Amino acid sequence: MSEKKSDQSIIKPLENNAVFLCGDLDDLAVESLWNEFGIQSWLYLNPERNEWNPRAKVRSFERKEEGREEKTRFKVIPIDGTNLNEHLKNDLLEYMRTEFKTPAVIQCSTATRAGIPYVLYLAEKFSLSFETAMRVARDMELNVTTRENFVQFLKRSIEKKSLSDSEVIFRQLFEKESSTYTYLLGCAETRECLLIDPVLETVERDLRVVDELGLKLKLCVNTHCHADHITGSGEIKKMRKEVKSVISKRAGAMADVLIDEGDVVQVGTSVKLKCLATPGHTDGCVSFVLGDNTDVFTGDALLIRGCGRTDFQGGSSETLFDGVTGKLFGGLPDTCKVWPAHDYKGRMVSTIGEEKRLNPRLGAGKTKEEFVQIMKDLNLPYPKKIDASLPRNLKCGAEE
Ligand SMILES: N[C@@H](CCC(=O)N[C@@H](CSS)C(=O)NCC(=O)O)C(=O)O
Repeated sequence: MSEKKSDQSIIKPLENNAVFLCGDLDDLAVESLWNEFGIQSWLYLNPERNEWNPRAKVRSFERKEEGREEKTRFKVIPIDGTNLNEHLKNDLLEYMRTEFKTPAVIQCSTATRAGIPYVLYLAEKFSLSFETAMRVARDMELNVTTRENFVQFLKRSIEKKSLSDSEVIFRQLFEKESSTYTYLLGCAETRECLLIDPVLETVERDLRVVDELGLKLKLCVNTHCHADHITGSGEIKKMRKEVKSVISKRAGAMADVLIDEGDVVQVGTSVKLKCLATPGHTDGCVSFVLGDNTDVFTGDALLIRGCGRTDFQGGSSETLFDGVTGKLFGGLPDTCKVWPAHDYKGRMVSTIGEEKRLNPRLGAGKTKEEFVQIMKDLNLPYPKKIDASLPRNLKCGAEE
């Protein structure tokens, strides 16, 4: 292989030599990066056949150094001014999520385009808004911040899709006797949809909304085995044979699909709900996180300025505290919208940040001990329909 020499190799070390944004590198520079820093992944942003592509050079070093256990993972994702689109965004994000391991090199011709995957990576890793990501990139003096078309691409890519965006069709529906929210989530592309926590009394209304929006109902998902109302799942399954019911396997209830922590409930291409076990109101309570952590459906675990009671159905205040503060407050961004299963005061939606700050039971730095005492002192009357609801809900709403 002939030697490559550039007038000047641009190498911008970041994060204490964990990431290097590079331009064309002469052979010496490739060798010294590879040797000195043990590069694990190397992302190249010019076409594979570009004369400066260092893949062959790196492989030749690897052949010489037999003791080295892992090969450098090499990936080519060409970026040029003409392919700044959704495809590219998905390819880059997929790569940064699954293959990008530091120490890493991101290389183009002048270390300018190399800033694109790096800023995407930072934004995702630290849940940065576009504005914050750009401020960080400017502080790091990344060349990418000076190119308007690249900045606009980053803006489009980093701004999170939420339920108000068009990929996911979303309706919040209300049942007034039990003050229950049912959520309709549909995929705009395939028209498939699901219902979260449908209520028996409002089945016909909900199915009418599904039909009016030209959607096809696939799943009825329950966040837990409810004690205050009968789920609509059984009735809907009678009326729409293709519908399947879903509940946590820890709920001890019947359903077509039993799920657990980490499972993803999906309809169509855009509705993907990740299951987080948030027990404490009941053993089998789960929350569902939509796609990119923009929205969470918390069932009775976290309510707006409140939470589910813990005084029956295997409830535990300690467990509820751990799940909500750990997984929801601790694991989701402040901007994540909170959609509860009930509200008794006419409120419809909150955010993780709001609840962390303002929830009088679990937020504002309340300790577990304080929370346990608050829950002990609630003295709520049992739900009026508990005797009728529990046995039916254990059978997914089916009649005796
Ligand atoms: N009055 C209602 C029941 C109200 C109630 O107990 N709600 C539950 C969720 S449904 S089991 C709850 O956890 N409430 C917490 C709270 O702080 O209110 C009825 O009779 O149905």
